[in-house]
Amino acid sequence: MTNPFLNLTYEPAVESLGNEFFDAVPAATFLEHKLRFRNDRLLPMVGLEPSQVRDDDFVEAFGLFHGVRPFLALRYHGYQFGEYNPNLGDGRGFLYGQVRGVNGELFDFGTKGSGQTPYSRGGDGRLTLKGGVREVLAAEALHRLGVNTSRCLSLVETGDALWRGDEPSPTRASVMIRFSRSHIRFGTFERLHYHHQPEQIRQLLDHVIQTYYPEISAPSPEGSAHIAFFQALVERVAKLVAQWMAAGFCHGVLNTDNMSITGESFDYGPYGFLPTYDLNFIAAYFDYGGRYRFGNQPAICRWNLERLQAALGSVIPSKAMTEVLEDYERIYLSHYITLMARRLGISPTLGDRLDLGLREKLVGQTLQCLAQSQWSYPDFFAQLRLNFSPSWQDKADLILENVNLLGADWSAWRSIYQQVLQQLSPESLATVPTVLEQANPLTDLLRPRIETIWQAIAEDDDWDPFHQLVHKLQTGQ
Ligand SMILES: Nc1ncnc2c1ncn2[C@@H]1O[C@H](COP(=O)(O)OP(=O)(O)OP(=O)(O)O)[C@@H](O)[C@H]1O
Ligand SMILES: [Mg+2]
Repeated sequence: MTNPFLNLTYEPAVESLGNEFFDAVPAATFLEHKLRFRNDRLLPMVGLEPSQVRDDDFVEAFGLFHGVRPFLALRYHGYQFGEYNPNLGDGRGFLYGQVRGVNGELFDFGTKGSGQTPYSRGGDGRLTLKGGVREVLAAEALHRLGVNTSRCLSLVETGDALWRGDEPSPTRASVMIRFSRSHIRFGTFERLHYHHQPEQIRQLLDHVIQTYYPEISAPSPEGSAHIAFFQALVERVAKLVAQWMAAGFCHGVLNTDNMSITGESFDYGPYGFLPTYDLNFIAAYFDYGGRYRFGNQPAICRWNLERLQAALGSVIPSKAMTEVLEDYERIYLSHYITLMARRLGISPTLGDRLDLGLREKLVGQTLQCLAQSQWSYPDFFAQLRLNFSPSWQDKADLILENVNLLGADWSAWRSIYQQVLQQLSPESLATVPTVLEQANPLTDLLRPRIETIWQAIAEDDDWDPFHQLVHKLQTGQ
């Protein structure tokens, strides 16, 4: 039997850009290859039927790395915690291959933990098993929460022992395959700018527009396509940040090398979901100044876009980009309000029809109550989903009456929520439970939950809780 992964048609999209953009690298050889996770939900996206793909096919392709060549360690730089770092690049991963999805979009298979490259800087090129498990979980949870995110296709435990300062060591190792729109980062452009290579910037930009912004590339003359691209990216990034903020997600390491040129979220290292609504929540233990704290994400992503603006300045008129950036906050805020209203059961189309300002008022009062009371952020929305009743339209006191909400002016919140519900027609009111179900998963991904499933793996090599959690996250149960 042939391996379906090795029979996919891989398109040399990045490879055809030329050697300036990558280094061909070998994959590491591992002691063991135990498939710990396979994401069957992704297979149909590249035309594969899960039942036709054996575990051994995953191991052969994504653990033993048979078949597809060459593997490309991509070159990039980036601003890390505000400082420019020209010593980056894929130091523990490579672009395995690029595949056209059944929807016509191009997808990357990228590795993490596949060995050293010219960019490893003394690092071991490896990924801890816990790091791999955490990235699988984050991506599935975020996807279900409606965040535009990369996902993990597979996780193979490799049998090596790793030493890390932030995990009890020796610790177990893994290699992950990330399924994403692109591994081209803001930092990919920053590197070309740093080396004064405007021709390559233009070349990469045209590639990005053609591949990931096809709606722009077709009719527009070159100059207008370039600024239209920046405008579309600003919009995608603003919307992505709104998605994180509504999901209660703190990425943790928003360096420009962790910003995708497609506006997709990826690289889930020290992330954290909010236990309670707190703008000062910090996810990464090494983020001493709180640069990447939860509430700073909108501003930091704008700062990152400004760094990209600087890198693109030789190709796109800077003034035009400044004008585009002026719209960032407005796009962010309006999308954030829409998504928060959705978490409260008001679909985007309904939201547009409410009295001006009422939706904003509801979202504002919700956040104020959540902040003051420090009620669980994920549980609050889960309770709304579990308890919603059309009778809330008639009597504010009934709203979450069985939930012991304390510590804030919840009666003001109930009254505004009732006012919103009163503006809905019977048909619109009937849509609320479905919207709540789609927007509010019942299982959180707070740290204690991750630690519990990791404990089962670390102490008993018991993977059942992990797989059960993945299933719950994927289905929103
Ligand atoms: N164990 C390691 N060995 C070698 N290089 C590493 C290691 N860990 C991180 N790096 C490198 O350090 C830089 C920053 O790492 P960061 O954690 O943001 O990226 P990453 O998680 O390795 O990869 P990705 O951004 O694709 O998720 C990158 O250049 C990365 O390749
Ligand atoms: Mg990274």
